[in-house]
Amino acid sequence: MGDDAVRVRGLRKAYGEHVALDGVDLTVARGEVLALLGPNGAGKTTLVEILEGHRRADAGAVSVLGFDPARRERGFRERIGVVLQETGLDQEIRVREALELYGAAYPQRRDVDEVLGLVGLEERGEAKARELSGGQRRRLDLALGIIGDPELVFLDEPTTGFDPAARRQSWELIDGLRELGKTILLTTHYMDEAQHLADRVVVLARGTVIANDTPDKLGREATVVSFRVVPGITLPAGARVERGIATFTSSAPTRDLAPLLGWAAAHDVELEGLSVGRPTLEDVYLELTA
Ligand SMILES: Nc1ncnc2c1ncn2[C@@H]1O[C@H](COP(=O)(O)OP(=O)(O)OP(=O)(O)O)[C@@H](O)[C@H]1O
Repeated sequence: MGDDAVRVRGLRKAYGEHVALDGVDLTVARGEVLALLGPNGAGKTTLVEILEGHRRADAGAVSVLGFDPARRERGFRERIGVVLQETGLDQEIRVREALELYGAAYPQRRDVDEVLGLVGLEERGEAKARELSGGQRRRLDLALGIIGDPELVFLDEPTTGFDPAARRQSWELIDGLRELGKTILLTTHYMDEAQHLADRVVVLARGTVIANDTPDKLGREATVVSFRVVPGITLPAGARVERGIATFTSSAPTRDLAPLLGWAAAHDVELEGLSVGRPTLEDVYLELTA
Protein backbone atom coordinates (compact mmCIF):
# COMPACT_ATOMS: atom_id res chain seq x y z
CA MET A 1 0.00 0.00 0.00
CA GLY A 2 2.33 2.79 1.26
CA ASP A 3 2.42 5.42 -1.46
CA ASP A 4 -0.59 4.26 -3.42
CA ALA A 5 -3.77 6.32 -3.18
CA VAL A 6 -5.75 3.72 -5.10
CA ARG A 7 -5.07 0.04 -5.45
CA VAL A 8 -7.46 -2.24 -7.29
CA ARG A 9 -6.91 -5.87 -8.17
CA GLY A 10 -9.11 -8.24 -10.13
CA LEU A 11 -12.16 -6.00 -9.93
CA ARG A 12 -15.36 -7.45 -11.35
CA LYS A 13 -18.82 -6.02 -11.62
CA ALA A 14 -21.77 -7.35 -13.60
CA TYR A 15 -25.25 -5.92 -14.07
CA GLY A 16 -27.24 -9.11 -14.52
CA GLU A 17 -25.73 -10.85 -17.54
CA HIS A 18 -23.79 -7.79 -18.58
CA VAL A 19 -20.19 -7.71 -17.35
CA ALA A 20 -19.23 -4.06 -16.88
CA LEU A 21 -15.81 -4.64 -15.25
CA ASP A 22 -13.95 -7.79 -16.08
CA GLY A 23 -10.86 -8.12 -13.91
CA VAL A 24 -9.56 -4.55 -13.64
CA ASP A 25 -6.19 -3.82 -12.02
CA LEU A 26 -5.39 -0.20 -11.31
CA THR A 27 -2.90 1.66 -9.16
CA VAL A 28 -2.81 5.41 -8.60
CA ALA A 29 0.20 6.73 -6.72
CA ARG A 30 -0.23 9.54 -4.21
CA GLY A 31 0.13 12.90 -5.91
CA GLU A 32 -0.46 11.41 -9.33
CA VAL A 33 -2.94 12.75 -11.89
CA LEU A 34 -4.52 9.83 -13.71
CA ALA A 35 -6.83 10.16 -16.70
CA LEU A 36 -9.30 7.38 -17.29
CA LEU A 37 -10.34 7.15 -20.94
CA GLY A 38 -12.57 4.78 -22.81
CA PRO A 39 -15.44 4.63 -25.26
CA ASN A 40 -19.03 4.98 -24.06
CA GLY A 41 -20.02 1.99 -21.99
CA ALA A 42 -16.40 0.96 -21.27
CA GLY A 43 -17.06 0.84 -17.53
CA LYS A 44 -15.46 4.12 -16.40
CA THR A 45 -18.41 5.33 -14.35
CA THR A 46 -18.86 1.91 -12.76
CA LEU A 47 -15.18 1.82 -11.77
CA VAL A 48 -15.17 5.36 -10.38
CA GLU A 49 -18.39 4.77 -8.44
CA ILE A 50 -16.86 1.70 -6.82
CA LEU A 51 -13.78 3.72 -5.84
CA GLU A 52 -16.00 6.46 -4.37
CA GLY A 53 -17.97 3.91 -2.38
CA HIS A 54 -21.22 4.48 -4.28
CA ARG A 55 -21.32 1.00 -5.77
CA ARG A 56 -20.21 -2.42 -4.61
CA ALA A 57 -17.93 -4.68 -6.63
CA ASP A 58 -18.84 -8.35 -7.14
CA ALA A 59 -15.25 -9.48 -6.68
CA GLY A 60 -11.74 -8.16 -6.34
CA ALA A 61 -9.72 -6.10 -3.88
CA VAL A 62 -10.18 -2.34 -3.60
CA SER A 63 -8.20 -0.02 -1.39
CA VAL A 64 -8.61 3.75 -1.56
CA LEU A 65 -6.41 5.79 0.80
CA GLY A 66 -6.10 2.57 2.76
CA PHE A 67 -9.88 2.18 3.17
CA ASP A 68 -12.37 -0.23 1.70
CA PRO A 69 -14.70 2.31 0.07
CA ALA A 70 -17.68 -0.07 0.23
CA ARG A 71 -17.75 0.43 4.01
CA ARG A 72 -18.28 4.18 3.52
CA GLU A 73 -16.53 5.06 6.73
CA ARG A 74 -16.59 8.66 7.75
CA GLY A 75 -12.80 8.89 7.78
CA PHE A 76 -12.85 7.82 4.16
CA ARG A 77 -15.59 10.19 2.99
CA GLU A 78 -13.78 13.10 4.65
CA ARG A 79 -10.65 12.46 2.64
CA ILE A 80 -12.08 12.24 -0.85
CA GLY A 81 -13.66 14.96 -2.98
CA VAL A 82 -16.07 14.21 -5.79
CA VAL A 83 -16.77 16.69 -8.55
CA LEU A 84 -19.66 15.51 -10.65
CA GLN A 85 -20.94 17.03 -13.87
CA GLU A 86 -24.17 17.98 -12.14
CA THR A 87 -24.60 18.69 -8.45
CA GLY A 88 -28.09 18.98 -7.05
CA LEU A 89 -27.37 22.33 -5.48
CA ASP A 90 -30.17 24.62 -4.30
CA GLN A 91 -30.39 27.38 -6.95
CA GLU A 92 -31.16 30.05 -4.34
CA ILE A 93 -28.08 29.41 -2.21
CA ARG A 94 -25.26 31.93 -2.37
CA VAL A 95 -21.78 30.78 -3.41
CA ARG A 96 -20.12 31.56 -0.09
CA GLU A 97 -22.99 29.98 1.86
CA ALA A 98 -22.78 26.81 -0.21
CA LEU A 99 -19.07 26.50 0.53
CA GLU A 100 -19.63 27.11 4.25
CA LEU A 101 -22.40 24.53 4.31
CA TYR A 102 -20.42 21.85 2.47
CA GLY A 103 -17.27 22.67 4.41
CA ALA A 104 -19.02 22.19 7.75
CA ALA A 105 -19.07 18.43 7.14
CA TYR A 106 -15.27 18.25 7.01
CA PRO A 107 -12.90 18.51 9.95
CA GLN A 108 -10.04 19.84 7.79
CA ARG A 109 -11.89 22.27 5.52
CA ARG A 110 -9.97 24.90 3.58
CA ASP A 111 -10.60 28.59 4.02
CA VAL A 112 -13.62 29.71 1.96
CA ASP A 113 -11.88 32.79 0.53
CA GLU A 114 -8.85 30.76 -0.41
CA VAL A 115 -11.04 28.26 -2.30
CA LEU A 116 -12.96 31.07 -4.00
CA GLY A 117 -9.63 32.48 -5.15
CA LEU A 118 -8.40 29.08 -6.27
CA VAL A 119 -11.36 28.60 -8.60
CA GLY A 120 -11.50 32.24 -9.71
CA LEU A 121 -14.83 33.05 -8.07
CA GLU A 122 -13.57 35.65 -5.59
CA GLU A 123 -15.93 38.24 -7.10
CA ARG A 124 -18.97 35.94 -7.01
CA GLY A 125 -19.15 34.95 -3.34
CA GLU A 126 -22.45 36.75 -2.81
CA ALA A 127 -24.06 35.57 -6.07
CA LYS A 128 -26.80 32.96 -6.00
CA ALA A 129 -26.15 29.66 -7.74
CA ARG A 130 -28.78 30.45 -10.37
CA GLU A 131 -27.02 33.72 -11.24
CA LEU A 132 -23.80 32.01 -12.28
CA SER A 133 -22.83 31.34 -15.88
CA GLY A 134 -22.36 27.70 -16.91
CA GLY A 135 -18.59 27.96 -16.55
CA GLN A 136 -18.83 29.67 -13.16
CA ARG A 137 -21.25 27.00 -12.03
CA ARG A 138 -18.73 24.28 -12.87
CA ARG A 139 -16.09 26.21 -10.95
CA LEU A 140 -18.41 26.27 -7.98
CA ASP A 141 -18.81 22.49 -8.33
CA LEU A 142 -15.04 22.18 -8.27
CA ALA A 143 -14.85 24.47 -5.24
CA LEU A 144 -17.40 22.29 -3.41
CA GLY A 145 -15.32 19.23 -4.26
CA ILE A 146 -12.19 20.66 -2.65
CA ILE A 147 -13.56 22.70 0.27
CA GLY A 148 -12.98 19.70 2.58
CA ASP A 149 -9.29 19.62 1.56
CA PRO A 150 -9.50 16.05 0.24
CA GLU A 151 -6.38 14.04 -0.50
CA LEU A 152 -7.97 12.41 -3.51
CA VAL A 153 -10.22 14.23 -5.97
CA PHE A 154 -12.46 12.53 -8.51
CA LEU A 155 -13.28 14.73 -11.49
CA ASP A 156 -15.98 13.54 -13.84
CA GLU A 157 -15.42 14.96 -17.34
CA PRO A 158 -14.34 18.29 -15.89
CA THR A 159 -14.53 20.31 -19.12
CA THR A 160 -17.35 18.70 -21.10
CA GLY A 161 -19.41 21.45 -22.72
CA PHE A 162 -16.83 24.19 -22.10
CA ASP A 163 -15.69 26.73 -24.67
CA PRO A 164 -11.94 26.68 -25.42
CA ALA A 165 -11.12 29.55 -23.07
CA ALA A 166 -13.05 28.01 -20.18
CA ARG A 167 -11.32 24.68 -20.80
CA ARG A 168 -7.90 26.33 -20.54
CA GLN A 169 -8.95 27.98 -17.28
CA SER A 170 -10.10 24.65 -15.90
CA TRP A 171 -6.85 23.05 -16.85
CA GLU A 172 -5.02 25.74 -14.92
CA LEU A 173 -7.26 25.06 -11.96
CA ILE A 174 -6.56 21.37 -12.10
CA ASP A 175 -2.84 22.06 -12.44
CA GLY A 176 -3.25 24.17 -9.30
CA LEU A 177 -4.74 21.18 -7.47
CA ARG A 178 -1.80 19.07 -8.58
CA GLU A 179 0.55 21.66 -7.11
CA LEU A 180 -1.27 21.35 -3.80
CA GLY A 181 -0.19 17.69 -3.90
CA LYS A 182 -3.65 16.25 -4.51
CA THR A 183 -4.11 12.89 -6.14
CA ILE A 184 -6.54 13.30 -9.02
CA LEU A 185 -8.50 10.74 -10.96
CA LEU A 186 -10.30 12.28 -13.88
CA THR A 187 -12.46 10.81 -16.58
CA THR A 188 -12.45 12.52 -19.92
CA HIS A 189 -13.25 12.00 -23.58
CA TYR A 190 -10.73 14.62 -24.70
CA MET A 191 -7.31 13.36 -25.69
CA ASP A 192 -5.70 16.78 -25.49
CA GLU A 193 -7.00 17.08 -21.95
CA ALA A 194 -5.41 13.78 -20.93
CA GLN A 195 -2.19 14.78 -22.70
CA HIS A 196 -2.09 18.13 -20.96
CA LEU A 197 -3.14 17.15 -17.45
CA ALA A 198 -2.34 13.54 -16.76
CA ASP A 199 0.84 11.88 -15.55
CA ARG A 200 -0.63 8.61 -16.69
CA VAL A 201 -3.45 7.46 -18.93
CA VAL A 202 -5.49 4.31 -18.43
CA VAL A 203 -7.69 3.21 -21.31
CA LEU A 204 -10.63 1.01 -20.44
CA ALA A 205 -12.56 -0.90 -23.09
CA ARG A 206 -15.23 -3.51 -22.56
CA GLY A 207 -14.48 -3.67 -18.87
CA THR A 208 -10.74 -4.27 -19.09
CA VAL A 209 -7.65 -2.09 -19.04
CA ILE A 210 -6.18 -2.10 -22.53
CA ALA A 211 -3.49 0.53 -21.99
CA ASN A 212 -1.78 2.06 -18.99
CA ASP A 213 1.13 4.41 -19.57
CA THR A 214 2.31 8.02 -19.64
CA PRO A 215 0.74 10.03 -22.48
CA ASP A 216 4.16 10.32 -24.14
CA LYS A 217 5.03 6.66 -23.93
CA LEU A 218 1.65 5.61 -25.27
CA GLY A 219 2.58 7.35 -28.51
CA ARG A 220 6.22 6.32 -28.61
CA GLU A 221 5.92 2.80 -29.93
CA ALA A 222 4.81 3.72 -33.39
CA THR A 223 5.34 6.29 -36.13
CA VAL A 224 2.46 7.58 -38.21
CA VAL A 225 3.08 8.04 -41.93
CA SER A 226 0.61 9.79 -44.20
CA PHE A 227 0.52 11.21 -47.74
CA ARG A 228 -1.91 11.82 -50.59
CA VAL A 229 -2.52 8.62 -52.55
CA VAL A 230 -1.30 8.61 -56.16
CA PRO A 231 -2.55 6.15 -58.80
CA GLY A 232 -0.40 3.05 -59.15
CA ILE A 233 1.26 3.16 -55.72
CA THR A 234 1.15 0.00 -53.59
CA LEU A 235 0.18 0.82 -50.02
CA PRO A 236 1.51 -1.22 -47.11
CA ALA A 237 -0.86 -3.68 -45.46
CA GLY A 238 -2.99 -2.00 -42.83
CA ALA A 239 -2.95 1.44 -44.46
CA ARG A 240 -6.25 3.34 -44.24
CA VAL A 241 -7.35 5.74 -46.92
CA GLU A 242 -9.66 8.58 -46.00
CA ARG A 243 -10.49 11.45 -48.36
CA GLY A 244 -7.57 10.50 -50.55
CA ILE A 245 -5.04 10.50 -47.70
CA ALA A 246 -3.32 7.22 -46.84
CA THR A 247 -2.26 6.76 -43.22
CA PHE A 248 -0.46 3.88 -41.60
CA THR A 249 1.32 3.23 -38.33
CA SER A 250 4.69 1.59 -38.41
CA SER A 251 7.17 0.30 -35.88
CA ALA A 252 9.85 0.23 -38.64
CA PRO A 253 9.25 3.42 -40.65
CA THR A 254 12.57 3.31 -42.53
CA ARG A 255 11.83 -0.18 -43.81
CA ASP A 256 8.21 0.62 -44.63
CA LEU A 257 8.94 3.94 -46.31
CA ALA A 258 11.78 2.63 -48.52
CA PRO A 259 9.58 0.92 -51.16
CA LEU A 260 7.15 3.85 -51.26
CA LEU A 261 9.89 6.44 -51.70
CA GLY A 262 11.74 4.19 -54.17
CA TRP A 263 8.59 3.82 -56.25
CA ALA A 264 7.86 7.55 -56.12
CA ALA A 265 11.40 8.46 -57.16
CA ALA A 266 11.42 5.91 -60.00
CA HIS A 267 8.15 7.34 -61.32
CA ASP A 268 9.14 10.94 -60.70
CA VAL A 269 6.12 11.41 -58.46
CA GLU A 270 6.01 13.76 -55.52
CA LEU A 271 4.13 12.29 -52.54
CA GLU A 272 2.06 15.28 -51.59
CA GLY A 273 1.59 16.07 -47.93
CA LEU A 274 4.05 13.38 -46.87
CA SER A 275 4.42 13.43 -43.12
CA VAL A 276 6.23 11.10 -40.75
CA GLY A 277 5.62 11.71 -37.10
CA ARG A 278 4.65 10.58 -33.65
CA PRO A 279 1.01 9.61 -33.32
CA THR A 280 -1.16 11.87 -31.26
CA LEU A 281 -2.79 10.39 -28.21
CA GLU A 282 -5.97 10.45 -30.26
CA ASP A 283 -4.38 8.26 -32.99
CA VAL A 284 -3.26 5.79 -30.32
CA TYR A 285 -6.63 5.82 -28.63
CA LEU A 286 -8.53 5.23 -31.87
CA GLU A 287 -6.24 2.38 -32.79
CA LEU A 288 -6.49 0.79 -29.33
CA THR A 289 -10.25 0.99 -29.14
CA ALA A 290 -10.95 0.17 -32.80
N1 LIG B 1 -27.22 0.38 -13.21
C1 LIG B 1 -26.97 -0.33 -14.32
N2 LIG B 1 -27.73 -1.39 -14.67
C2 LIG B 1 -27.46 -2.09 -15.77
N3 LIG B 1 -26.43 -1.86 -16.60
C3 LIG B 1 -25.63 -0.83 -16.32
C4 LIG B 1 -25.85 0.00 -15.17
N4 LIG B 1 -24.89 0.95 -15.14
C5 LIG B 1 -24.11 0.72 -16.23
N5 LIG B 1 -24.54 -0.33 -16.94
C6 LIG B 1 -23.91 -0.89 -18.16
O1 LIG B 1 -22.56 -1.21 -17.86
C7 LIG B 1 -21.67 -0.82 -18.90
C8 LIG B 1 -20.63 0.14 -18.38
O2 LIG B 1 -21.27 1.36 -18.05
P1 LIG B 1 -20.49 2.62 -17.47
O3 LIG B 1 -21.51 3.66 -17.23
O4 LIG B 1 -19.64 2.21 -16.35
O5 LIG B 1 -19.60 3.03 -18.74
P2 LIG B 1 -18.81 4.39 -19.03
O6 LIG B 1 -17.47 3.98 -19.51
O7 LIG B 1 -18.88 5.29 -17.87
O8 LIG B 1 -19.63 5.02 -20.24
P3 LIG B 1 -19.86 6.59 -20.66
O9 LIG B 1 -18.57 7.07 -21.28
O10 LIG B 1 -20.94 6.47 -21.68
O11 LIG B 1 -20.27 7.33 -19.44
C9 LIG B 1 -22.57 -0.23 -19.99
O12 LIG B 1 -22.80 -1.22 -20.97
C10 LIG B 1 -23.84 0.13 -19.27
O13 LIG B 1 -24.95 0.03 -20.13
